[in-house]
Amino acid sequence: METIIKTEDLSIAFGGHWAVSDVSIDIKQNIFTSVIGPNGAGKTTFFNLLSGQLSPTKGRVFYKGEDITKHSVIQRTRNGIGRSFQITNVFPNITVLENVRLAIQSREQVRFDLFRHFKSYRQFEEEAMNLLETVLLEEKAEIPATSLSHGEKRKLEIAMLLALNTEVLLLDEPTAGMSLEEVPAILNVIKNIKEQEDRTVVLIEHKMDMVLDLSDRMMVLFNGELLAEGTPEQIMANETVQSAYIGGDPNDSTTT
Ligand SMILES: Nc1ncnc2c1ncn2[C@@H]1O[C@H](COP(=O)(O)OP(=O)(O)OP(=O)(O)O)[C@@H](O)[C@H]1O
Repeated sequence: METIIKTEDLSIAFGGHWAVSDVSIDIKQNIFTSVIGPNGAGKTTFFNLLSGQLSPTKGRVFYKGEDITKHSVIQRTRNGIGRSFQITNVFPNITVLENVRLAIQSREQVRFDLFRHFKSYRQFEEEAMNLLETVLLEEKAEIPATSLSHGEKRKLEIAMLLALNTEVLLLDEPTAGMSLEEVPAILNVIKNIKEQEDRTVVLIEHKMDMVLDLSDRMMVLFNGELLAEGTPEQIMANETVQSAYIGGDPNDSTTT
């Protein structure tokens, strides 16, 4: 199994507080990896360090063996690390389809392939429609994004991430703020992505039943440190992990 992302002593301090501290991990290609940990454990900050939104105070990030620690977000996206858009990146007054089409066009602009064939507007639209099918949103293609429910907006976010066509997909709590009825649909969407070849998904998620259903590997952050890493079975059996979930049992899907 090839390592796709590797971190070495990855750390960042805000003021005197180490939000991520000496995290060294190998994330393997095509292996679905989840990042769990209580609120404030450093999960989103860890993602920001992988995607380039933040620069580490110390430590390094490698992508396919190359040191990308100093690379910008755009360089990392071009190389193959995509980070889910937040709902705030969705243009509310244009249609769902147009939002995805714009994400595809932005991908084409960041590519520096001199010999690429120029794609027509129609091809972009077809690709956008296919992505909306993948996220089970094709019936909403023609409505303004603002009319979507919260759960549907999260699906649109995923379609816009898929539009970047990166090998690595960093999904930060795709079910956050969703009603319970909306969760199975997003779980199906993520399962469909998992089945695609050459896609490595790294997921931050609090819903433990979903994490256990999807993950091949899990990493647990606690107070910014990597507390444990392993298969779901190993993580669930790990007593240190269980006691880190204050007052809780990580088997309980309501535990955060
Ligand atoms: N830009 C920032 N400036 C200062 N402190 C920050 C900043 N970003 C994160 N932090 C702090 O770093 C710590 C880790 O935050 P982070 O959002 O990464 O945790 P998390 O595990 O993603 O939490 P949650 O599950 O609640 O989303 C927290 O103490 C947070 O307050």
